Amino acid sequence: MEEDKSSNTIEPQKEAQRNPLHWPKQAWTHFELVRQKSPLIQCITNFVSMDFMANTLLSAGASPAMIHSVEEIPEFTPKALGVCINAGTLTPDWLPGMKLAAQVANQSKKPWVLDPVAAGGSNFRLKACLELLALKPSVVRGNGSEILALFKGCVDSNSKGVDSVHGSSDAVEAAKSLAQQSGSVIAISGAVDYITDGDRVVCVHNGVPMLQKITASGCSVTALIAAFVAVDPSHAVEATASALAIFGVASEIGMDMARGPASLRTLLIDSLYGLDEATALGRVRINRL
Ligand SMILES: Nc1ncnc2c1ncn2[C@@H]1O[C@H](COP(=O)(O)OP(=O)(O)OP(=O)(O)O)[C@@H](O)[C@H]1O
Ligand SMILES: Cc1ncsc1CCO
Ligand SMILES: [Mg+2]
Repeated sequence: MEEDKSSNTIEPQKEAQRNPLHWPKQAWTHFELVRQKSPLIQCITNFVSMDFMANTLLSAGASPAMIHSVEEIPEFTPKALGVCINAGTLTPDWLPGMKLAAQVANQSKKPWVLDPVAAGGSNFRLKACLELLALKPSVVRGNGSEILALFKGCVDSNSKGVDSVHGSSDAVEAAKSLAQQSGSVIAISGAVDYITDGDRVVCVHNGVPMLQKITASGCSVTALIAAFVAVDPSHAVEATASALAIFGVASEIGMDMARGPASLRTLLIDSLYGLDEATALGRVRINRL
C-alpha cells in the first residue's frame, strides 16, 4: 500500500507496533482503493458461487467477469487486474482453462488467487488443485480441511466435501509449511481466519458463524481477496487480511438485521456496499499471532 506518492511502501509490521489502529486503517485503505480503482476481476468459478461471488465483487466496488472459455483467456486475462480460480464444480474440460489463466496472469504480472474447494474430497480434485498450486498463485484461501489436504497431499477419508471437518486453527502449522514450500500466501478461513507467508501469521477475528450456512461465502471472500490483492499486489498478506476482515464486518452488520441465512446473504451484500470508514475502523479486528 502506498503511504505517500513520493516514495516507497509502508512497513506494515513496524507501523502496527506503533499504532494499534494500523490494521483497521489499512483494511479501510485497501477497501477504498478497490472502490476507487474498480479492478476487473476474472473469475473461473463453480456454478453454485457465480451469482453471490459476482454480487460480492460488485457491492465492494470491483468489476467481476465470469469468463472461463479457454479460447478467450489469452485475449481476456491480460485485461484483468486479478484472477480468481475456484475448483468447486471442477470437470476435466475446465482444467486447461484454469491452468492457462494462471499462466497468462503470471506472464502479465497480475495476482491470481486459488480456492481449492473440497481438495481432500477425491484424487482427481486433489491432483488438479496441486497442479494449480504448482503454478504459483499469489494467495490460496481454503477452509481448514482444504489446506490440510493440500499440505498432506492425500485425500481425506473423513471429507465432507466443500464443508470443513477441521477448525481453522488445526491447519496453522500446515499452512506455514505449505506457504514456505509453495511461495504462496496461505489463508485459512473459519471462526478465526489465519493468513501466513510461512513466516508471519496474521489473524482476523471478524465474521459470524452463520456464514457457514450460506453456500459459497468462502468462494466469495476468495474473490474479494483477489480484488484486494489486485490493488496492492506487493502486500498480499495484508491485502488478504483486509479482505477477510471487511467481508467479516459486513456479515456482522448484516447479522444484526438478518432472520436467517437467506436474509443474511442479501444484507451482507448491502452492508458491503454501504460500509463507511467509522464503522470499519470500529469493527475490524486483526492481529499478529
Ligand atoms: N465460526 C465462524 N465464525 C465467524 N466467521 C466464520 C466462521 N466460520 C466461517 N466464517 C467466515 O465465513 C467465511 C467463509 O469461510 P468458510 O471457512 O466457511 O469457507 P468455505 O468452507 O470455503 O465456504 P464455501 O465452500 O461455502 O464457499 C469466511 O469469511 C470466514 O471468516
Ligand atoms: C456446494 C458446492 N458444491 C460444489 S462447489 C459448492 C459451493 C461451495 O463451495
Ligand atoms: Mg470453500
